[in-house]
Amino acid sequence: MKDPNRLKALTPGVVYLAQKTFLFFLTAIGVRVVQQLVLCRFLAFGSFSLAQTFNWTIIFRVFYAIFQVKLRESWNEWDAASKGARMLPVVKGRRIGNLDIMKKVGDMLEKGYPGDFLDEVEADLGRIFNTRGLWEDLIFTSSPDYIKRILATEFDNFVKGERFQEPMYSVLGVGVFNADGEMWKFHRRLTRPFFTREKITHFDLFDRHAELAIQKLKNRLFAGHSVDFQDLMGRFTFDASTDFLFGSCADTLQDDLPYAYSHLVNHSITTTQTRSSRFLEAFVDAQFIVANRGSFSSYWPLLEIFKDKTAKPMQVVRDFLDPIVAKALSRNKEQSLGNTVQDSQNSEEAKDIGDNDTLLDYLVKVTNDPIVIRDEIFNMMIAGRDTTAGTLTFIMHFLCLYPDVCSRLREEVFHKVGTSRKPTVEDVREMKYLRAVINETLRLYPVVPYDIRASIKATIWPSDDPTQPPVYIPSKAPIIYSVFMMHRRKDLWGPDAEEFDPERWLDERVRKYLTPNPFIFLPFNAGPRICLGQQFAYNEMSFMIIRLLQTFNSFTLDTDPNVLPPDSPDRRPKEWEQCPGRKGIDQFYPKRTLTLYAAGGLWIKGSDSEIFNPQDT
Ligand code: HEM
Repeated sequence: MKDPNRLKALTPGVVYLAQKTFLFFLTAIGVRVVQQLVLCRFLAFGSFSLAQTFNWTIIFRVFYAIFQVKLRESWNEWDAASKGARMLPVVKGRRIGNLDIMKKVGDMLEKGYPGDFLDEVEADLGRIFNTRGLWEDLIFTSSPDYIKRILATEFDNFVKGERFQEPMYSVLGVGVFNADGEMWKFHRRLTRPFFTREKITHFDLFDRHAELAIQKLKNRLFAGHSVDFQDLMGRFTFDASTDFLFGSCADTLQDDLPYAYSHLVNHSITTTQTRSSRFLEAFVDAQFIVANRGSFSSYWPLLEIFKDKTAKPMQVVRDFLDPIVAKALSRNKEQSLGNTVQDSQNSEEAKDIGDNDTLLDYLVKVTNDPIVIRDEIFNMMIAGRDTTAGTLTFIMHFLCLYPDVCSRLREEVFHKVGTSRKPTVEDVREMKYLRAVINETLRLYPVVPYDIRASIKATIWPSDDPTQPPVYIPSKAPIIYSVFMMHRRKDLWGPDAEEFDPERWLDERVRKYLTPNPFIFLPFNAGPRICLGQQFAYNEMSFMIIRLLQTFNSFTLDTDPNVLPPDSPDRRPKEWEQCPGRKGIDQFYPKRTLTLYAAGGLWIKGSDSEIFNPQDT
């Protein structure tokens, strides 16, 4: 097992440069041998200086790189032609190596609205194209037919691949999100039993944390302050998922909630950091750093020559998680009374899962490798927190923007559950409008807006345009697929695709668009790697929304830009107000780390009239 700490002293940039220097050195030896033995001795050239060897090595490496690119291109063209397929259209940039295209995509990912620029390319080149930044393949698609192939019908030919795994390694390690092949199967087998119906319907667990979250929200709003709803939901989902997965809650809801910037300035308030809030900050920072690395193709290590940017936040993460793992391991050791704990990836089938076992209890029975355990639980924390907190935030945004939807949803809550009773799994199952609101939010703002896979072998796919020959997908080619863009396509969802309309999940549009082509809606992915926490997430989000609507009449966004500092990069660009579609309508700034979130938070304000009093009905 590889230990992420193994090269702790070396930064990614130093490792990268060392590898390149080694290759250069090997080439230089080859060049010198040719110069001295072949050219000097047998062909009677004069002797060569070391400077000449150096220069010829550079020339050789440049030509070798060009040769490799050209050879691969020619091979792919020949292979495509022999299969009756055509090469994918390539985006034509203005700079060498499509550097301008790389920059545009990087800018969009960093500060643009999701899909900006790519939708222009799509209009020009079709639903699948190659961006070929720095002569490397990078394919892009928003077509449900191709996404279905990647995730389901040709699953065995697509892996996460190096382009995803390398930049992610220092954070995700060997956990489920970053694993392929046998290691992925190992994680999946291990985790799946914790998402059975019995395990995910423990609504008491949601209740404990939801009650505290709503109490905090009420107190702040009553005191006349705005609340960052995204931050609150991040704490709720974090505490609930750590409780569910490890049996011990991170207690982030116990800490003080943040205040809006304007309030902090006017009242000179400083907030103190607790251990859990430090952990949460590091947890978010680490994800932000690795997501950024992805924008620089395979050259990202060059930006981290002097330091591994993830080292500091990951140290905080380790300091937090290692004692939890160590405690669980020693508890298991005591319980097994001297029985040797097997350290085999295949032994988990043999271990029984106790009724009250958490994932952590089970993991320590199966392996005593603290790194595998830490990676697994950290991956599950990422999976369990930001996805659900982000979606709850976007739902709240829509409830504020569309009071009619909010009232109708509240009617359903009162009708099915009542004004104060705790909801049950059966209630949630019967609440069709609630499910429609959640799905409509996941359609417009899927929290994993882009995802990536890489082909193993070359393959050919039918063309989107039936008059054209099939398209050729080269081997080892990374493919980004965007469900965000697919979910908004008018040809797939109808002319009103950009509108927020939960009714579309209940009227004839379901039969018209979704039933014949279920792959047009993929917020949780599909195929063997489909999200394991899907039902858990629906239950958790439904529980929270019901409890909120039992407590509040309605919700109001605080759109005052001064909730954030004037120079904050998280302020939503003012010029977006003039843009067509959702970009102009919506009131938050969608950005993404590993998942989509509202940059700067989603601030809501309240008044006494918004707090619901059951006697009113
Ligand atoms: C609204 C909530 C959620 C959404 C939209 C969502 C979406 C997704 C997506 C798109 C993937 C595929 C990622 C990939 O393969 O690249 C995924 C994977 C996964 N999700 Fe979720 N997720 C949500 C909540 C959760 C929760 C609450 C948990 C667990 C507590 C969870 C556990 C997982 C796991 C373990 C995987 C990895 C599956 C694998 O690679 O085999 N998810 N999720």
